Amino acid sequence: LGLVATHLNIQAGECIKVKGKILPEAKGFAVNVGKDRSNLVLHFNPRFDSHGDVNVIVCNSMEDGMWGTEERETDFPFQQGDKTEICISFDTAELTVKLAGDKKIMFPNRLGLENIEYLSVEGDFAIKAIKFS
Ligand SMILES: C=CCO[C@@H]1O[C@H](CO)[C@@H](O[C@@H]2O[C@H](CO)[C@H](O)[C@H](OCc3cn(Cc4cccc(/C=C/CN=C(N)N)c4)nn3)[C@H]2O)[C@H](O)[C@H]1NC(C)=O
Repeated sequence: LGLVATHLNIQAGECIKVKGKILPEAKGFAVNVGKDRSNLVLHFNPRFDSHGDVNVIVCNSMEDGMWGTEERETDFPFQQGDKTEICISFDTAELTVKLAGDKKIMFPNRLGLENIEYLSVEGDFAIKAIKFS
């Protein structure tokens, strides 16, 4: 699987920063935040070449184990082999994902979560640091 952190208590307005290196032959990676593994307020999934997607960021939510409706972003600020930093913050309405090059992706807080307890990082990504601020 990958890193899993539970029993967090991240409040609205706080940031989750994930720093690391994308593997050279990466097919994709994912950063998931939410209540637990079956209730994700955001599944953030950059795809270099997977599920038929090339250089697309797929975002989705999951409620009681059921995926929601995907949102796709083709402005793709990731390179295989590069270091990168992803900062996720949220309020009860939406999440903001800050990426390299001052890029920002917004995603609705479909679960209306008031705090984030769960974080997981999966796939072709070598974590260097996780910071909650
Ligand atoms: C067109 C046909 C029907 O429509 C497709 O239907 C698929 C199934 O629902 C969706 O796909 C699903 O989309 C979901 C979001 O919505 C999740 O991402 C899910 O993955 C869950 C998942 C996470 N994880 C861990 C993980 C995450 C990232 C990388 C790796 C490993 C990399 C290995 N590295 C190698 N090999 N080098 C592992 N595993 N599974 C994915 O299967 C497609 O998007 C969707 N495509 C479109 C265009 O609509």
